[in-house]
Amino acid sequence: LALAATACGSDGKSDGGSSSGELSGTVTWWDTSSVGSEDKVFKKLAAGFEKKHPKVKVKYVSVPFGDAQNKFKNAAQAGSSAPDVIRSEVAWTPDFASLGYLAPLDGTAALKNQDDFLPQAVASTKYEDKTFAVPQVIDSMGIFYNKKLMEKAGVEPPTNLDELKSSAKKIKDKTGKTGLYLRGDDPYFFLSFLYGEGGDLVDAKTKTVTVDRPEGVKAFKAVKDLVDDGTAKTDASDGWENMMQAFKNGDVAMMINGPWAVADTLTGKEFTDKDNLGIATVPAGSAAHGAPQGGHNLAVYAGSKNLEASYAFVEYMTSVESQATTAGELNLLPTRTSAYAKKEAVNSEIVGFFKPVVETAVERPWIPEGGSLFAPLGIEYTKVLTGQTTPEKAAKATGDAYRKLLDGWK
Ligand SMILES: C[C@H]1O[C@H](O[C@H]2[C@H](O)[C@@H](O)[C@@H](O[C@H]3[C@H](O)[C@@H](O)[C@@H](O[C@H]4[C@H](O)[C@@H](O)[C@@H](O)O[C@@H]4CO)O[C@@H]3CO)O[C@@H]2CO)[C@H](O)[C@H](O)[C@@H]1N[C@H]1C[C@@H](CO)[C@H](O)[C@@H](O)[C@@H]1O
Repeated sequence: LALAATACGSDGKSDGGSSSGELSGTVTWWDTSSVGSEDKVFKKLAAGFEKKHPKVKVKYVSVPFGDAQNKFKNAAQAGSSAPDVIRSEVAWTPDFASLGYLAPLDGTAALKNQDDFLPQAVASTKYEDKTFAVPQVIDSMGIFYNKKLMEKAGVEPPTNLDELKSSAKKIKDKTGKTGLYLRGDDPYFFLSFLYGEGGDLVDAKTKTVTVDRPEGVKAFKAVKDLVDDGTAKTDASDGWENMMQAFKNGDVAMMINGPWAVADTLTGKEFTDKDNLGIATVPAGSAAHGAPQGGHNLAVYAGSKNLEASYAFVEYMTSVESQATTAGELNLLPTRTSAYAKKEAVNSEIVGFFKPVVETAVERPWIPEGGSLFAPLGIEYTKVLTGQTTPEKAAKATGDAYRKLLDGWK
């Protein structure tokens, strides 16, 4: 009887050993983390795995977030050049799983101490009662602000849209800068306004499209207003770069963003003193107050030729220690409850701020089509902000597109 070679170290982490002994071979890993800030830390963690398993080589491949979903689907469909492990965004995971492209992980070395994961983070890893990924980071959104600029204008972080408008006017008067950068080429940045009017994209429980209800129209009106009255500046393309430059250079006093933006933000000239960065909850709308839930899981390709080493790699990269490292070095939110007690997380003010925000973030429907809701929404959202369509038409066009996407939904 070959005794399992898996030994648990003091931290409860398995050494990834398998009953046949040493792991070996190559694990190709597609990482979508931001280049120049996040990727350095993730590469370092992967090197730690190689140290622990000298016969395993991790082939790190950086794939841009905007390309990875289709790139993986094409490779998996072709049955060639798909990676062993992919950083699968929360909405991609049910999509990939429904296509049979992910290895089920229940009972494998990839899944350790499952009940240590936040339930909200686990939700996107389940498909038809099986587990197809392990949560790596969870995130939501807040309002990032430049404390110096706000103090100069004599304003506090806005808690609602009226305060956002009035503070933007004071910021303009006192500093000449624009109050808010509102990203216009990514509809994820619209969701907190939609939730703020009491709306949502769909109601998955009743299989009803809800984006074209009056709340949706009001939300489109609210964001259009912010741009039309000069409270916010926006762009129809290159939104990420323009938003980050504007905020890092102090051209705008605020931006709505998430923890994944912190590492890059702190490289900005306005934030060499990192205490100049403040973060507050997103402004409430006329009816409610809510921010979206996002994040990333690690998943194993069903066709991997090195499942054992891939399982061990996923477990290592989502372990308490790895999550404490990314919390400490990148201010990213752990998905393991126990990681929040580690000193690296406790010492991160930003992790401390976002934890309750994530716990109250608006749940999204983790259905295979969930991610596809963003493309049609993005087209209409950008058109509203650039005056190419009306809020009413945008809401209707988005709802119609959803009913084509979601078979049989009302
Ligand atoms: C349009 C897309 O809609 C959805 O995406 C939603 C997403 O579901 C939302 O959750 C939200 O994602 C948050 C995210 O949670 C948050 O963590 C952060 O991510 C950071 C990382 O943290 C940082 O490390 C680094 O990676 O950088 C990341 C990005 O900064 O910010 C994200 C929001 O930016 O918002 C997304 C919408 O953007 C679909 O899922 C598709 O992605 C779809 N694109 C496809 C569409 C295909 C057909 O058109 C086209 O052919 C294909 O090629 C395109 O891929």
